[in-house]
Amino acid sequence: MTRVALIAHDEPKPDLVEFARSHEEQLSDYELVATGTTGKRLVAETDLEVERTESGPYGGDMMIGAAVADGRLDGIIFLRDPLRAQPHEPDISALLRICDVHNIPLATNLSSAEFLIEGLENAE
Ligand SMILES: O=C(CO)COP(=O)(O)O
Repeated sequence: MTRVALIAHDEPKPDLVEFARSHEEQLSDYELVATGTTGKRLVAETDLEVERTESGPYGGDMMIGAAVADGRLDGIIFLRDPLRAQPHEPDISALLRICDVHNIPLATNLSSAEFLIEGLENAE
């Protein structure tokens, strides 16, 4: 089963919810995991089933990173806020790095998220 992580910082959270809604049928075929607050919003605002980690600043990014290292994720959509510093920047960098180490597709904006989701569909 394809496993996808969905993460967004506060500012782009509405964009991620909107993205999830517009791809709801495809995403409902996948096992989804999200960081705490992102997952809460997705569960409240879509019909998707989403497993939740801790919130990002409380270790959620590291939990997603551990899943990457364990080979448990096929792709990550992570809408970062490029205009605001985050208190847990080291955790975010670690997540991006571990995706590169394990060659896991990672989309950090909506345009690349569209490519990623299309790629996952074609890979099935
Ligand atoms: O901070 C995050 C990613 O770095 C996201 O965490 P939340 O989904 O808990 O807001």
